[in-house]
Amino acid sequence: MVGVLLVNLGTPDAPDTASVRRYLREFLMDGRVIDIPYPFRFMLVNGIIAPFRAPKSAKIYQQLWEERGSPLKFYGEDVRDELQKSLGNEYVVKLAMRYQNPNLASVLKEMEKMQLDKLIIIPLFPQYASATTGSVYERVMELMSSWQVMPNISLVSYFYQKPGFASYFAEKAKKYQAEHEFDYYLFSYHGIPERHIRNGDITKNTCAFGSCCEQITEKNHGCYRAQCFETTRLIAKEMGLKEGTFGTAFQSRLGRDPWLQPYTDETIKSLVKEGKKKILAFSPAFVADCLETTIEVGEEYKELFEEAGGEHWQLVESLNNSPEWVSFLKDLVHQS
Ligand SMILES: C=CC1=C(C)c2cc3[nH]c(cc4nc(cc5[nH]c(cc1n2)c(C)c5CCC(=O)O)C(CCC(=O)O)=C4C)c(C)c3C=C
Ligand SMILES: [Fe+2]
Ligand SMILES: [Fe+2]
Repeated sequence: MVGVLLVNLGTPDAPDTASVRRYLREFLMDGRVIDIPYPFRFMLVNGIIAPFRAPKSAKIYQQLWEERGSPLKFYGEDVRDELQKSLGNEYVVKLAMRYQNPNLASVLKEMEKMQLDKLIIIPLFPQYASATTGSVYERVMELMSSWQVMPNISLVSYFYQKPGFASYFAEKAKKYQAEHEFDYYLFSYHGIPERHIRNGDITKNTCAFGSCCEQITEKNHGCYRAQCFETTRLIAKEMGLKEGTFGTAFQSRLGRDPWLQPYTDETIKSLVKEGKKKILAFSPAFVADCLETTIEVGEEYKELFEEAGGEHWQLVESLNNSPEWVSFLKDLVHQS
């Protein structure tokens, strides 16, 4: 039997302050997410971020919540079930979250009892970052370190470059292009502090946070910023976009340290000033719509764009529970 473990970031159990606080505490106490010494992280998260952010974030989660709960979770469950059907009974497909539920420790305990021949672990992040895929690997290795019988293990570090990923977004965009003309295509990715990339660069000569990310090479292929720029180029190529009509930016910064640039909010204001009034936005760092796509890109950036003088803003939906995404994962399993 082959086990397939899909792991996404996680989401609160409910859109109330207590659940959001619990989620933020677990998430932000991860040393790969807020990479400062433990005592400072403990004070920052428990004394400032979680208490002040939880009530505000809970209100936003209430806007996002649907009858089935948080989209990140229910789309994950749909994909798990469809992938299971598609792979058949020689495989067992499970979904876990790095933070909160379905809990990674309980899911791995269940899988240990299955005496698997092979375990394929797919963190659901298209581009590699230490804060996401790196953290999933660290936790999985920690939890599996007590297993007496280790199966063959396969880990998927990133998949933005695999055939089918860029074409999905290009195909989805066609529907909106048929309804409207756009004068710019903006690709917005979740940001990370620049320090995360500097710390991951053991050769100390790859990322300078500038034009070095404009090409993927043997040296920078593990750089999150370079992978995001490459994702944009691959989707733009599929769509046949001309140079100058599309761009990459980074959203959701937290705190005062420099995060990956250009920042999405500043980019939007500059684009409007340059006369770009009809924008089609993409969020290809996420495989399911969530707070960061639906609310931040779909609503908050739309508002910012319109306040600055923009006329038409449209977000392209994520992979969610689409058959194309399930079939992409099936291919990924077969290749792993
Ligand atoms: C130091 C802070 C953060 C880093 C680094 C970070 C990296 C990172 N995150 C995602 C994906 C998601 N993040 C989501 C929410 C979210 N992220 C942070 C902080 C950091 N993320 C916070 C505080 C929150 C909570 C939301 C809030 O309170 O405003 C989500 C959404 C989850 C949902 O329930 O909808 C996702 C997904 C990636 C891919 C990434 C690095 C590449
Ligand atoms: Fe995040
Ligand atoms: Fe770079």
